[in-house]
Amino acid sequence: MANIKLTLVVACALIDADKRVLIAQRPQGKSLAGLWEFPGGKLEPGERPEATLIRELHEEIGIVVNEACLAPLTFASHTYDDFHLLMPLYICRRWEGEVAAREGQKLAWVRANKLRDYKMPPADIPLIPHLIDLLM
Ligand SMILES: Nc1nc2c([nH]c(=O)n2[C@@H]2O[C@H](COP(=O)(O)OP(=O)(O)OP(=O)(O)O)[C@@H](O)[C@H]2O)c(=O)[nH]1
Repeated sequence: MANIKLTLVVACALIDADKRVLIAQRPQGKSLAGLWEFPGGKLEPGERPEATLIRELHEEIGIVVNEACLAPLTFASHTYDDFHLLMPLYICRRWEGEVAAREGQKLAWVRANKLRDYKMPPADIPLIPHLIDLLM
């Protein structure tokens, strides 16, 4: 069997007081451009997943998250053409600062039962029912 590269990416569903979830649109020029995804990203060497998420949430949307406010919800496991993505999904309901697009991406606050109206990467589709169960 061919070797497949395993890529670990951490992602977070931020949830606001109205139980809406934050998604961000991948900018042009990146892989999967135009698709809506949960904020997050790849681990840097030696980095813990929670630290990655705290760093990415600050870089991408300018908020400060306390590690105690990150709770695991589920994970995605999906084979793309050139790698296999393993992506833990955390939820977070508390943060400091205002959510703002720091990298020119579009942001949307969406009810869980409307997430299917936004085109998401294939890895994300099985995550949606978990958010619906949690939030609807
Ligand atoms: N942050 C995030 N990444 C996701 C999601 N779903 C999903 O398939 N991914 C994939 O996980 C990887 C995340 O990488 P990244 O955001 O740190 O990296 P990047 O776009 O700079 O790198 P890339 O252009 O090489 O993919 C991408 O391949 C992205 O397509 C998601 O909901 N959130």
